[in-house]
Amino acid sequence: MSESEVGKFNQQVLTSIDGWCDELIAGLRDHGWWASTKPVLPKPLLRAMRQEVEDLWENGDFIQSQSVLGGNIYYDKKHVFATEIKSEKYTTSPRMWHYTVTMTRELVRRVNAAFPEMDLNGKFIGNKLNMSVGNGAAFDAHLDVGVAEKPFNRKLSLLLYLNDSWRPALGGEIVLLGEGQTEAEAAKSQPGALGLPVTLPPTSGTLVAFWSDKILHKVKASEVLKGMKDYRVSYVIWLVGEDHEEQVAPSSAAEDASKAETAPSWAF
Ligand SMILES: O=C(O)CCC(=O)C(=O)O
Ligand SMILES: [Fe+2]
Repeated sequence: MSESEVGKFNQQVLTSIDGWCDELIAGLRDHGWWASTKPVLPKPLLRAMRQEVEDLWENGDFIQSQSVLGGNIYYDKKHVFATEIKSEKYTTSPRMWHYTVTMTRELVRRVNAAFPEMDLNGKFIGNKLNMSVGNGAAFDAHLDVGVAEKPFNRKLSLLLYLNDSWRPALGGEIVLLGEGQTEAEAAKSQPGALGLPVTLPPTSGTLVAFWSDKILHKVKASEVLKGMKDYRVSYVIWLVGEDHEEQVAPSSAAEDASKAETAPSWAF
């Protein structure tokens, strides 16, 4: 990307944020979550970002994604692969990088202004790019905090979907279930008061935001019918609290996973 392309890209991201950020903040305040009802970025930009993700895939940048049971048993998340957007990937995915940096900088500023008690960190974040390759790939219900490889100080999860070809036959909807550690607990938490449960299709440009430590969520099984363009792509940025360095205590078992997910200093 040339310097002027970068400038234009960042300006488009900032203009977009300006269009929906007040709604996002109101959603977080009232319910603890928000989802856009239309794409949060212009279509050509989303298509270019999708292409970058497919290029990363073809480069072999993704690795098998894992889940954790009860804090210490790791198991493969079947048919789900993940990678992190960091500086080494800049040549292949400059737009993913600039989206990450611009989005983080702007949202940390705006969310901190609206919720000073969140005390979001402007220097560190976490991110993960998920690629599901069909065959019923799913994410079990979870919070984005609470076990070794998921730092306790993740505060806000920002999920962006890049699926141009999505249609109902592909599945893979995200379901925000309620508050609690388990589905049973979430069901008891009077989710109705939060407008939950809600099922959201992963269409391109949909942004889903929620408090990382409060909202239990899962992803329904997804399929691939026509090759790579049907692969399900979600990109999550986690904004974290100021106390990042003290709280991330990588235990030996989780060390690699924590490296894969936490706080690159590259963002700024
Ligand atoms: O892909 C999604 O819709 C959700 C992904 C997710 O929950 C995660 O990566 O923690
Ligand atoms: Fe999650």
